[in-house]
Amino acid sequence: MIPLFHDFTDATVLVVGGGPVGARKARRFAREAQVYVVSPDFGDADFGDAERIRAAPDPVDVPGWLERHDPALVVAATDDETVNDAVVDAARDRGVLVNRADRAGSRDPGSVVVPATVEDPPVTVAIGTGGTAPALSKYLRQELEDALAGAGEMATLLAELRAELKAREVDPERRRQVVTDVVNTSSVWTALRTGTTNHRQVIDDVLAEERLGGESR
Ligand SMILES: C[C@@]1(CC(=O)O)c2cc3[nH]c(cc4nc(cc5[nH]c(cc(n2)[C@H]1CCC(=O)O)[C@@](C)(CC(=O)O)[C@@H]5CCC(=O)O)C(CC(=O)O)=C4CCC(=O)O)c(CCC(=O)O)c3CC(=O)O
Ligand SMILES: NC(=O)C1=CN([C@@H]2O[C@H](COP(=O)(O)OP(=O)(O)OC[C@H]3O[C@@H](n4cnc5c(N)ncnc54)[C@H](O)[C@@H]3O)[C@@H](O)[C@H]2O)C=CC1
Repeated sequence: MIPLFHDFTDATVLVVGGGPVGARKARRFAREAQVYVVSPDFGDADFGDAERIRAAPDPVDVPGWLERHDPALVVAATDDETVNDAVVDAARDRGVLVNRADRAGSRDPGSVVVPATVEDPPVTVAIGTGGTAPALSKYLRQELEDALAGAGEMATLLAELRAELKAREVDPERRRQVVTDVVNTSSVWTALRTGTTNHRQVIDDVLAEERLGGESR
């Protein structure tokens, strides 16, 4: 499987099945997409900003649901294999992405798997086991959570530093060296993690060292 980061802004995601798994996927996608969850019951799970639609489509009804909602991705999360099969078939017919929650190991070609993720925005680390061992994905996610501390601030720092070096017409080779040196400096990581400095201060220090201080912002 090839990992990709997909922007779901303004996209629709249809989740079929409103149990705990459907709810988890709905919450995840509703952070970015317009999410509809179709299910005869919803329990007391948290569906985030997803919209719930009370219905229990039979397999033959499934293509109509995709037709009406025109999703970019559909999640098959019912406990009825025939319905999940129909969701996969309908998604394939329409050429839309499909995530099947009730199957690991034997994936359908073209399917997508939802990874475990560690986030420190704008940084995201996604962990997958090729669909084979989700409990391991969850374990590794927990292990990696501390390792990522400060990465979000570092990303902001490097992006701004790169833009400022460009604006000052520093040649690409030097620019690359400066950015690479900063990301490899452990004292910068420690300072960002402990909050003793912020990304702006580091940029100003680097520009001063490069004798590039002054206002070009
Ligand atoms: C293929 C996949 C399809 C998909 O859903 O995309 C899939 C399928 C299945 N999961 C099952 C079980 C569990 N899943 C979890 C947890 C997560 N499962 C997630 C993803 C995926 N699960 C995809 C593969 C990802 C990969 O490549 O590793 C995570 C990472 C993301 C998310 O779902 O948001 C999320 C962790 C989020 C986090 O915490 O960070 C736990 C742990 C727990 O609940 O504590 C258990 C119980 C322990 C166990 O059984 O392993 C079962 C068996 C059901 C049964 O009992 O029959 C199936 C179906 C089957 O195996 O047939
Ligand atoms: N991907 C994952 O992380 C995991 C996947 N699973 C698998 O995913 C499936 C769903 O898991 P849970 O949410 O725990 O199951 P669940 O049984 O609690 O929920 C299934 C939901 O689907 C609904 N449903 C049934 N027929 C439907 C239809 N025709 N149309 C729409 N909704 C319908 C049910 O009313 C129920 O709300 C399970 O069958 C299991 O195999 C289970 C645990 C974790």
